[in-house]
Formats: sequence, C-alpha cells, structure tokens
Amino acid sequence: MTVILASSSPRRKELLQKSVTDFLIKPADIDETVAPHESPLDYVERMAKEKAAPIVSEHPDDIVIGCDTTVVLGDLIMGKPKTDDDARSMLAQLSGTIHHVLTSVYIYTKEKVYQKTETVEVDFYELTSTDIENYLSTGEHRDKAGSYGIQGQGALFVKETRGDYYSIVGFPIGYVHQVLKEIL
Ligand SMILES: Cc1cn([C@H]2C[C@H](O)[C@@H](COP(=O)(O)OP(=O)(O)OP(=O)(O)O)O2)c(=O)[nH]c1=O
Repeated sequence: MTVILASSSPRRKELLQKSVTDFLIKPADIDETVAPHESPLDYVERMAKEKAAPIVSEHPDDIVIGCDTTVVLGDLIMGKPKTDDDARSMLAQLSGTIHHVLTSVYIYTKEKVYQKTETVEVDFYELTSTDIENYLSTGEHRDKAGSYGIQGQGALFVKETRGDYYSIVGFPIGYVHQVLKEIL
C-alpha cells in the first residue's frame, strides 16, 4: 500500500516525512468557496474530503490523506488571502483577538476512513499598522489561512495557543502517525 498525500502544502510534506519515508504527493485542485450558511466545521471537513476524493477514485487500494486548515474569527471563515489587501484586512481583524484554527484530516484506506478535526485557540497581541506592513513585506502571508504563519515571522503576533501546535501549521502529525502505525 502506498501513502498518498493529496496536498501541495510544503508544511504537510515536511511533517509527513517525520512519520513515513516513502510517499507520493498528488494535490487535487478544488473549488474552496464556502457554501451558503455553511459552518466553519462543516466547511473545513468538506474541504479535506474533497481534496482526497479524486485521488481516492484513482487509487482505491492505497492510503490517501486529505487535509484542510481554516482560521475562524467568530463566524467568519478566513482562507488564504487572494491579494495583499485581503491579507492586510484579515490581519487587522485578527489583531488583539482570540480566534480559532481548525484543521481537518481524512485518511482513506480500502477498509476504513479515519478522521479527526482539531480546533486550536490562538490569542493575538494587538498589531499596529507597522507590524502588519512589515509582515506583508516578508510575503509569508500569501499561502496561509488567516494570512499568517505561526512557524515563521507570524510567531511574533502570538500571545498564547491552546491545542495542537502542528494543527495550526496545517497537519496534525501526531494523530496521522498513530493511524499510519495501525494500518501500515
Ligand atoms: C494559520 C496557519 C496556516 N498555515 C497554512 C497551512 C496550510 O498550508 C494553509 C491553509 O491552506 P489549505 O487550503 O489548508 O492548504 P494548502 O492550500 O496550503 O494546500 P492543499 O490545499 O494543497 O492541501 O495555511 C500555516 O502554515 N501556518 C499557520 O500558522
């Protein structure tokens, strides 16, 4: 059985390498639009499933991992920013807040589907417009939900976190490793 990571995220690849030496990467390109009245939990789980689905159809006998990460402020779902202005607005909204990072992972095998969705609470310091402009100049925000990366310069914004750090980075590697130990 081959392990296939249905993701283009370099962080997910790097974290999975801690658990498995050989795996394939087959990202699925899906529409990430939020459906009307969809809750953050329903959204993040649907995205993780939809990323895995086409790969599962092509490789029904293998192990396929789909994953999605979303930042949630109140009812507002924050995906990856489309523009720098988008990122500026997300960071201004996250300034001084307690928000949540939701990461959902689906692991498909021929016999069974393993699934977990982690919710991590993140407290941000108040950000000045200089903090935000300095951060945007790094370019780090571009491919990150909520427009920040806690593993990089985004760490400077974080007062406290409650929950699995690796789920903020986008991949709950501890959980994935437990499942892979069971099935490989
Ligand atoms: C909040 C936060 C998010 N992120 C990243 C994790 C995810 O890669 C990204 C959210 O986008 P996703 O749509 O979950 O993933 P992706 O587009 O990078 O990859 P794919 O869809 O192919 O699997 O944000 C960080 O790296 N650090 C952080 O602190």
